[in-house]
Amino acid sequence: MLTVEGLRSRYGRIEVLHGIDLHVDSGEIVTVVGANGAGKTTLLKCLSGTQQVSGGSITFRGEGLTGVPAHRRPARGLTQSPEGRQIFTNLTVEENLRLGAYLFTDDRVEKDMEDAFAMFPILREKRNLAAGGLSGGQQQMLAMARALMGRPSCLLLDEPSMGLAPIIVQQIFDVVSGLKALGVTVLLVEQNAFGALKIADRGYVMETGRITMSGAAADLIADPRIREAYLGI
Ligand SMILES: Nc1ncnc2c1ncn2[C@@H]1O[C@H](COP(=O)(O)OP(=O)(O)OP(=O)(O)O)[C@@H](O)[C@H]1O
Repeated sequence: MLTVEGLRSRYGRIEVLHGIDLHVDSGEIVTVVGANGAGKTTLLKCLSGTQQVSGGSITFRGEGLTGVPAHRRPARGLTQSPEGRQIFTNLTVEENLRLGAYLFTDDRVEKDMEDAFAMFPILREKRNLAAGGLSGGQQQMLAMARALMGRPSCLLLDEPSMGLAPIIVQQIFDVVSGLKALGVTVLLVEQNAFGALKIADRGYVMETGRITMSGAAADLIADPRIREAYLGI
């Protein structure tokens, strides 16, 4: 579904992605794990089109994405739920969700909203409240639900567990895991390597702008190098 080959990106003269190769097949949950500053967010921004690519290629559902502006990528089925959530704090929960569905005017929008509320019941309770009043975990749920309102075939998730209490992190990862049953393919970047690998089919390890390891998530969790460097075991 998504193929990245030799991807390079830079900030000014400093290259931070040095030739990334990865792929995500339809129906998979794939995670890219790595320390703070490894380049995970930059990778996702290249995929969503908000960061310039300086080399290599991105192919999504058989079509090259280079040259497709960021605002046209969701209509192709590729949607990012950004790091730091970036919800509209002055709008209500429901208004945020409706913005996620800006591409659609059909009746399915109401059903999608019901699905979002079923996935995150707390959002139904707070639907008429300003999103800025939600807790961090609730805001993360809203960001994910809003992205899903765009009916992505592939969802790009940037650090959904960041800064959240363990019990909320578990809830978020459970929802991500459940997206598979809904037919949504997921590329999840995370510093929380253990949590991400536990729900992923495959994983990639990123270090200073390069992929240094990849494989089945279960194999990566069992690998002594990963256990020591990322899982603290
Ligand atoms: N806007 C920017 N201008 C210059 N350098 C940047 C910018 N954003 C990121 N960088 C640098 O690019 C490198 C990769 O950063 P990136 O945010 O992609 O890493 P990350 O793995 O997502 O880390 P984090 O977990 O903190 O989001 C880092 O060295 C970072 O300092």
